[in-house]
Amino acid sequence: MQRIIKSTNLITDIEKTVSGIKHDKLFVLTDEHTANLCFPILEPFAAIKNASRIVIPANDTNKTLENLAHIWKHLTQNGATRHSLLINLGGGMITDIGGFAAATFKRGITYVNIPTTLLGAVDAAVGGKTGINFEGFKNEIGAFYPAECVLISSRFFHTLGREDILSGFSEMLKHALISAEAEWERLLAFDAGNIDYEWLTDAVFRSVSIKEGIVEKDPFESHIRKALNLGHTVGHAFESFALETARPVLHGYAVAWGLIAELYLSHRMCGFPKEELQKTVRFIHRNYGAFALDCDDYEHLYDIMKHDKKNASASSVNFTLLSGIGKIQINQVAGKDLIFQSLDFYRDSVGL
Ligand SMILES: O=C(O)C(=O)C[C@@H](O)[C@H](O)[C@H](O)COP(=O)(O)O
Repeated sequence: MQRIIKSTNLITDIEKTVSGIKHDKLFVLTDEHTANLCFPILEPFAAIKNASRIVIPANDTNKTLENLAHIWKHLTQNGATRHSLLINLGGGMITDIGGFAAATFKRGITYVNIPTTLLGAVDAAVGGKTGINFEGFKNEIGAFYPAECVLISSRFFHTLGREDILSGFSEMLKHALISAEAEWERLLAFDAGNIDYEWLTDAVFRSVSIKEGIVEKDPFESHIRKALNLGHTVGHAFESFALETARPVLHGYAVAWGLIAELYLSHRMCGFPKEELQKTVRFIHRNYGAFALDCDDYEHLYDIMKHDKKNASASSVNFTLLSGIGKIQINQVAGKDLIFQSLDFYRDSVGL
């Protein structure tokens, strides 16, 4: 099981973590943004300052085979061995691609995740899912390969803009929806225009504990871990479609919009209460706006959903749904008509 450190003193915790892992050479992977914004925060620690640095372009559009090859090349050309240590310093894109580079380089080297975005901290950096996008599909190639340690510090949250905060927040909302009504109520009170960072940090640590608890029960997603994919069948379809049409959206925004459609399916197929559906939809619409699509796009979105990793066959689409908050229903197959109705509901809800 990976070690999660809820860090209160970043430099001391990094020093302890790095010196506690035996390694011959240290590498730090960042993207162009974190290289400028976050790397300087860690520079007081000499080992990090002197580490071999790998920088790749920012954003999920760069979670590609080309950038993966760039990381492998850097490791090879700079004397990495099986005993080298890789630190992934960045958001979900960096921890996903860096984790996969670590999983595959010389059949596996040790790595540590230091998430610098809210989405990375509450979700992507935790749980050992690593990978890259391929042929337009999200995380199509990857491996379960947990970090030795995930060091979560709220220090980085202050470097984030409103959109990045909201992107991570939708995964927190998802964690609340699959766990407990009280947590969901608390999160609906969040005001992205006036962030109380202390409140946010507490909520982040509760959220990480929800994810940890699920991953511990089912690290390879054979059953209950599918709960963590709530909102993602439709969300990933929106995200892939957005990439294809050259109008990329943040992952957490796609998940928020995906939640609208999938809570509608939850209502229709599993009896998820209408009032909770409406409250969640209002919160999402107020904070996340809309991703534009029309009914001519439904067939194509459906085709993308047919590639979802949870599907049991190539011709049906498998969802994780809820019969109530905290009442998870995995392996729910929805028919095409109902999926299209959920997309109608999404469009109505966000005013399209
Ligand atoms: O950790 C998990 O399990 C999740 O499904 C969490 C998701 O929020 C995350 O976006 C994950 O990377 C999606 O994985 P995928 O298997 O649907 O590609």
